[in-house]
Amino acid sequence: MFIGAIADDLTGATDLALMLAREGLEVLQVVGVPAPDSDFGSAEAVVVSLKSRTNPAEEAVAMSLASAEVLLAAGARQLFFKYCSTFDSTDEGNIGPVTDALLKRLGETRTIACPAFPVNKRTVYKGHLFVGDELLSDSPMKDHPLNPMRDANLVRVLGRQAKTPVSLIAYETVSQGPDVLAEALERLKGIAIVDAVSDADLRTIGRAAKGLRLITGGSGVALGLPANFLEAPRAPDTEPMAAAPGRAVVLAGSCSTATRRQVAAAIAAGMPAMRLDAMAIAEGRTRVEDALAFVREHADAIPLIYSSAEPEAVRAVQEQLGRNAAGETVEHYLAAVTQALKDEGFTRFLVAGGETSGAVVAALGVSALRIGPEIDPGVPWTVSHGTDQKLALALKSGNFGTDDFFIKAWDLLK
Ligand SMILES: Nc1ncnc2c1ncn2[C@@H]1O[C@H](COP(=O)(O)OP(=O)(O)OP(=O)(O)O)[C@@H](O)[C@H]1O
Ligand SMILES: O=C(O)[C@@H](O)C(=O)CO
Repeated sequence: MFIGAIADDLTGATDLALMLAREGLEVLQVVGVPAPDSDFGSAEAVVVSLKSRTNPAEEAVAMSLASAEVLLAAGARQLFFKYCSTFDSTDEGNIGPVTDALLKRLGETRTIACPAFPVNKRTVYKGHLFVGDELLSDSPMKDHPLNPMRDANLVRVLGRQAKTPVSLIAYETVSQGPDVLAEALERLKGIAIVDAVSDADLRTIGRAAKGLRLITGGSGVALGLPANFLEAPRAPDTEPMAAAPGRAVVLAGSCSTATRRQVAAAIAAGMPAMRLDAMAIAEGRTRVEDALAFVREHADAIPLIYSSAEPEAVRAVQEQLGRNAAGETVEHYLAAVTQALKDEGFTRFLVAGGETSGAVVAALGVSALRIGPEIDPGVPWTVSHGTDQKLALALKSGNFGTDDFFIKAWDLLK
């Protein structure tokens, strides 16, 4: 195995798995910490999907270290710790502690931290993370339901989380190419936030990072890694994916601006939609049977079930229930609906939101995923393993995808 990756959420893992597959590697995405004696077959990259992003740091460290052990035992030559391209975490967050722990496990003193993903408008310049034209701290991420991001200076943000010293390798160095950057990495002590504003920068970083045992970042920084292991470039499979017959559904638990736009576009296009009210779920006024009745009522269509709401509405619910309990209420409900839909014969699930996808995939009992065609950057169709029937799953990161995502995704299934 060339690359063994640990991702802190499910959609992030799928995003990374797609990136590695597009660059030619045979990739297997596994769900949860793999068993110690796992056989990954012929996979050249294995991406472990955890649900650790919002867990207390010590839990995230334990899960990440356990995953690293299995990946290293299976021969991983490089470890990759994948977190969100918007650096989702709190000051008590996981990115620093997990990076510290993986460095210690590997006996290494240096790594990079680069969440840049330019195709999805995440760039890092002078150590500051931009989302589109805005600093992270001015972007809608300042209102994220679980980890509001209020500081765009990643040296500072990671510095508050990690014991390992954090410094910056700025654009002036990256722009001089892989050899100059590799020299800077040789001199590095600790973790370097590395600037990147284009795919060319990410390929430079990929080449320069060839000798690092640990890479950390978004999926973008994986762009240049497969080439370090392959003798010649390989073309990815772009054919539509065969999917089991059965009904399809869209489940949206993300409250990101992109998902809210996708919900609005789907409704405007005539998709039957059921809006969930988190308080009504918490108080037992909305039950799983209501969702079942709704999908049965729209037997000829692809129904949308969504809890996506504006920041003010989310805040109001959180004030009553607490931030995590509000999230869990919706996640548990969508997980229960998913189980019921599977029993009802649904085989195609499009899910919006990383935490939401984690809950849905757990409810379906999926143990691994094979990557299929790309719907939009960072979001492929996948096929489930471990389920009695193969299911088609599209697990969309909250902020990814064009406005018509919920409508167009189905064209890639046959
Ligand atoms: N109406 C709501 N009120 C309060 N919390 C909600 C509501 N709808 C969803 N949530 C919770 O908000 C969280 C959204 O996180 P999720 O990871 O699914 O989406 P995201 O953060 O936009 O996506 P990603 O992690 O892929 O960027 C979940 O815990 C979800 O249950
Ligand atoms: O990096 C991203 O933005 C995504 O893969 C993700 O992690 C969203 O949860």
